[in-house]
Order: sequence, then structure tokens, then C-alpha cells
Amino acid sequence: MKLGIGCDHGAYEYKTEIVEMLQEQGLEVIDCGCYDRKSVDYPDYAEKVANLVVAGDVDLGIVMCGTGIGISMAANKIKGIRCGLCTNTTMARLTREHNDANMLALGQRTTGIEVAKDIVNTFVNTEFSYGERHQKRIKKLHDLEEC
Ligand SMILES: O=C(CO)[C@H](O)[C@H](O)[C@H](O)COP(=O)(O)O
Repeated sequence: MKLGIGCDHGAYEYKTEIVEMLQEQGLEVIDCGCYDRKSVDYPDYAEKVANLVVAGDVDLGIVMCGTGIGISMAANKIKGIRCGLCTNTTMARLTREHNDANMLALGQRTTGIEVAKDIVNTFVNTEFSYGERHQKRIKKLHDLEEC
């Protein structure tokens, strides 16, 4: 499994810890930055990770900011992206099972680090529940991109 990961300055510490955790698990990670606490703009990092996902260069993307809200909004503007902002492991499981989310968003200022790590592990290790009802709804999401 290959992952793309990115954050703004509001989640630099979590990105560092989560990249380390994923690499220790033997997963390949493309780190799109940011690389320090200097103030940056979350749309730029959402775009970098989303482009990797859409191009098929990674299997899944993970993005983080202070709340996860801004960076998930930005990611979901990119055609083909389904980014779920999760604050617990149930959301992480269901956004993979039901929404076939291809990106996860987290907030460093709103979610504890241990919960955040559990969310990442759940997201990465859960498969989409292929089912007619979910596939129909995801197709409708794609159709909305054409509106
Ligand atoms: O976009 C956000 C909220 O939706 C993120 O939390 C950002 O990290 C936050 O806005 C950054 O705020 P700062 O005051 O510039 O550090």
C-alpha cells in the first residue's frame, strides 16, 4: 500500500508522527509537506495529495490541518476525490466501507494523537463494501461533479 500525506502548519506535528508510524508498519509514504511550522495555506497541500490520488500514484491520501475542515473542503473540490473528515474510528471505517473514500482528513487541534493514529490505521485497513446501494450512491457523487 502506498499513501500520499500532507498538512498545513496546524497539523505539522501530527503529520510527522503519523508518517513515522506508517513507515514503521512498512507502508510507502509520499510526504507532500508542509515540512515545518511556518504558516502556509491548506488548499495547496490538499491539492498536492489529491493529485497523487487522482493520478493513481498512491492508493489513498491523508490530509491534516487544525480542524481537518479546510483541508477536506479543498480536497473535495478536486474531481475524483472523496475525502472524509473523521473524528473517530467508526467514521473512518464507514467512510471506507460506504463512501469508498479515497482520502482521509484529520484535525490536530480537535482530535487526540492516539485517536488520530487509530483513525489512520482503521482507514488504511478497511476495504470498500462493494454493494449495489453504495455503488449507486457513489456514482451519484460523481455525477454531481459534472453539474
Ligand atoms: O482550515 C482550517 C480550519 O478549517 C485549519 O484548521 C487551518 O489549519 C487553520 O485555519 C489555520 O489557522 P491559523 O490561525 O492560520 O494557524
